Amino acid sequence: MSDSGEAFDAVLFLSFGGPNGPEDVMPFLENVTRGRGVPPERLEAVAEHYLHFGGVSPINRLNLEMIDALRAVFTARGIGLPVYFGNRNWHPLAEDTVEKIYRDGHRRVLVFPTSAWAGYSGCRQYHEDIARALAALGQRVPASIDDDPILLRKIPQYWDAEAMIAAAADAIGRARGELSAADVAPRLVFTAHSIPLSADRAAGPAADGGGLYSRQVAAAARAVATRAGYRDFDQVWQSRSGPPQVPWLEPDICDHLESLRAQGVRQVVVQPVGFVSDHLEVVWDLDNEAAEKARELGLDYVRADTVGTDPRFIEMIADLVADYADGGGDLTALGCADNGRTCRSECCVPVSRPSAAPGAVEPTSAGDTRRSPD
Ligand SMILES: CC1=C(CCC(=O)O)c2cc3nc(cc4[nH]c(cc5[nH]c(cc1n2)c(C)c5CCC(=O)O)c(CCC(=O)O)c4C)C(CCC(=O)O)=C3C
Ligand SMILES: [Fe+2]
Repeated sequence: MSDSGEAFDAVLFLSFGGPNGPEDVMPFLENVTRGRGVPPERLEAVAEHYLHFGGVSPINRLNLEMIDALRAVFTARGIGLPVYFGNRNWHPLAEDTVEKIYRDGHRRVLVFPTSAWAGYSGCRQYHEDIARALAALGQRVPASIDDDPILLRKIPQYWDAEAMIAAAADAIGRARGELSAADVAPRLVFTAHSIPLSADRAAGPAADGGGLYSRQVAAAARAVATRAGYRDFDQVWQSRSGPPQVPWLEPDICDHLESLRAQGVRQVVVQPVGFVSDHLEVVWDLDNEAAEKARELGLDYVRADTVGTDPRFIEMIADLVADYADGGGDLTALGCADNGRTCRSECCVPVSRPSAAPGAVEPTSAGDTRRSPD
């Protein structure tokens, strides 16, 4: 690619965002689900989950902690790049952060996404966030952006990074020690965010047959289990939403706990391999719902830590940044193009919206009418 080879001068830590108080909950959920066919009952239920925690998602605090830790690692390693924080769905919004980055004079920005995975939600939508932020920038600083352009390059999917596998495996070891009778072999169960089957079929390059999200999750679970010394394990799904008639990846963790109990299993260790930190899905869907289900069933249940609590995860982010910071690397190998353009028009397409016809101009979210929260 022609503009490879020039060093980057800033890092954008790009995440999902979450509410910081009860009054943020509904506008946040509207931002998340605009145009995505999530039924109002589901939204109300999810709002209740947030309100259970005072309307505050753990995600922002966790991201800020990770950013602090990352800055410390940069300092220790002599990496001089400033780290900025932006989100898809809540403040600080990516649009505002990219404007700040631009006004601060940075023109080559490496983007670290907090999702490790392929698929629309985990990969392509982050490209859309970048494209939307750039479109906003064009409106906000119209005089200069064409003459003095900015480049944002997303770091590719990192689900198979050695440090993530090792951190998740160690978390399983710690969790096992918390079981009430640690001498019995517990059942090891991995979870990741369910997505509609149609979205999974569209995940990854169409030429590779799709299914890349579920294949990555399965491979990550296998690698972690092997590393933790388990030959037998299950990998299931959690946090499905959408209308009931739409099929999503299954089984769900709660249904799975029932079948395990029916098989005579007494002890379960659940590791949320699909989540980099203790998002609301982890602290609600696993620590509340699944834990309660396990109690009802009389299962001894422990949820293992997410990798975000392990310092090796921060080192891994720094390693990724170091790998790409000099501007080297083939963009095709990265699987993505710059500035929010995706590598191929048929990669990880959003299935709940009409997909682009072959050869059509890439859709971006520039015309997206998300409510900008006040
Ligand atoms: C694959 C995947 C990841 C992992 C990749 C990544 O990390 O990006 C992820 C992460 C997250 N999802 C999150 C929150 C929500 N996801 C929702 C809805 C949905 N997620 C989906 C998929 C994923 N989601 C899908 C297919 C939907 C249906 C609607 C749609 O097609 O868009 C809804 C709407 C209500 C509901 O339907 O549950 C909410 C509130 C939060 C923040 C949590 C916090 O506050 O701590 C995080 C990190
Ligand atoms: Fe989600």
